[in-house]
Amino acid sequence: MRITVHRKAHFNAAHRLYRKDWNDERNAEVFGKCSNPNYHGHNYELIVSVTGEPDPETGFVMDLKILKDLIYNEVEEPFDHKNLNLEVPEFNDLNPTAENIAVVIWNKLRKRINDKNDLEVTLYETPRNFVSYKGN
Ligand SMILES: Nc1nc2c(c(=O)[nH]1)N=C([C@H](O)[C@H](O)COP(=O)(O)OP(=O)(O)OP(=O)(O)O)CN2
Ligand SMILES: [Zn+2]
Repeated sequence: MRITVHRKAHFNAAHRLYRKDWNDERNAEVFGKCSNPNYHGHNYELIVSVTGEPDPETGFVMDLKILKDLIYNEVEEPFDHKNLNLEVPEFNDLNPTAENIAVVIWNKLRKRINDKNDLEVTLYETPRNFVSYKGN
């Protein structure tokens, strides 16, 4: 029997959607107001979902306290109240779209979660815009 545990988290971050190899006009045409050269912020809501067989002794797929600490260390601490473009190295040369942020988070967490468990990340950039990623 496989079952999924979920943990919600939150971070607030600034970003600008743009390509360094395009001028401001082209960036504004493609990315609209999210290409504001002075940046803008979002209240990101994250859901991390881990699927696996519950351990017969503990009944846990994964201890949610461990998942909480992992999300804090890998996502909240490095991303919260940061400018993603300027302060988070993963986005030095990567456009911080919701898709790319979700993939970066998934890659960071995947390394720290037991291989026998599946991992899915759902990221809300706004209350109505959200993406999900579960690997290839
Ligand atoms: N595929 C993607 N499209 C867009 C992304 C993205 O990350 N991936 N990002 C943006 C903007 O950063 C942002 O999400 C849009 O903000 P906003 O228009 O304020 O958000 P809403 O559409 O939810 O606001 P409404 O109130 O519903 O207009 C754009 N596209
Ligand atoms: Zn934005």
